[in-house]
Amino acid sequence: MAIKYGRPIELREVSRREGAAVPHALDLTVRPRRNRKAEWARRMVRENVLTTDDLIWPLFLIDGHNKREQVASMPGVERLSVDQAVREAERALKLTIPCLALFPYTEPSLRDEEGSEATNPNNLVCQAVRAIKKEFPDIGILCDVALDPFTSHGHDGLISDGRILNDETVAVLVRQALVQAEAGCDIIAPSDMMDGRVAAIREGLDQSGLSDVQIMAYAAKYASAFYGPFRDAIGSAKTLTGDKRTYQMDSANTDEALREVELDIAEGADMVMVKPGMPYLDVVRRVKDTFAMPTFAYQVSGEYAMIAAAANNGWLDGERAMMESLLAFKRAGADGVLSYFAPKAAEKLRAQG
Ligand SMILES: NCc1[nH]cc(CCC(=O)O)c1CC(=O)O
Ligand SMILES: [Mg+2]
Repeated sequence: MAIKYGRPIELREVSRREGAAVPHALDLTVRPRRNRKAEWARRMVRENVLTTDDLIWPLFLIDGHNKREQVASMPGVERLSVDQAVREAERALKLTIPCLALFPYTEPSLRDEEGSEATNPNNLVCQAVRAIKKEFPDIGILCDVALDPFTSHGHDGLISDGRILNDETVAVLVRQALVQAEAGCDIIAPSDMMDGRVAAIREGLDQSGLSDVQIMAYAAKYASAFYGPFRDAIGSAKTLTGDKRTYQMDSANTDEALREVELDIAEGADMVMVKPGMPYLDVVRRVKDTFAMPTFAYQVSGEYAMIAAAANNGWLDGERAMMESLLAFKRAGADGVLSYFAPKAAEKLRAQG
């Protein structure tokens, strides 16, 4: 018997009632709205859920003490001095957010052509990792690996004659990863899109006795306009010369994303990421279906700014848009999301019980 919409097709005709009770009633066997008739019924058939376990909270760091600075293009997001970042780590623990991601605003005087501050074992990121881990060893810490917060030109790698050098950059990234891991960072997240960096970092970590440190590769990272507010936050917006299209991916491509992800997995990535998030949910789905790896998405600064700005203008319900946007990542197959909404979303989830 052919089954369609949960009822044998042969029986659908038979079941029609004579003289419907309601005038103009449609003779429908299947009414999808029945499963939506009440909140308890909707809860029963709900396919995806967002929990606080799905959230990674990115924090911006700034030098100083007891300092919090609003990021102009990201309403509600601040740059934090290390002591304040420690306070936020405590908040994250209470909200059962499993992991923080750290990004430094580097003083312009510390930026140079080579991004040397990246490999300073006492740079702002390393200070913050040590301070947070000392007080709250049970929260996960992810550190970005790329040179852009530290270079005077704002690029993720070393430059020669206007070209971003791949292999030379990878050597520096390994040293950057090592100072972060030695400071106590749990997850190294290379965001630079140089070829071969995952393998090099894995080897560097293993040779230094840091084989427990995980790698979350920004595997499919696109050259995107949605990073604008982030570059404002870390202070590279004004200095960035040109664009990042010779290393970050072309937004027209998805097969290429699969090849990038496959390489990073082969090179030793424990987890992979797609970035940006909402405009690339198709990529998240393909990556998850193809590789069945822990797959993360980054709801980037521009995505956050759009929702926050519209909400501040009263153009949409900010809380609902936030929750809906985060759930979209779960629906697309992501295991978690890096989001500036993390603390707000976690507060809301916990209030719901
Ligand atoms: N390589 C650094 C890096 N790591 C995360 C982001 C963007 C995150 C965001 O926009 O929220 C960027 C910016 C860039 O590649 O230019
Ligand atoms: Mg790659």
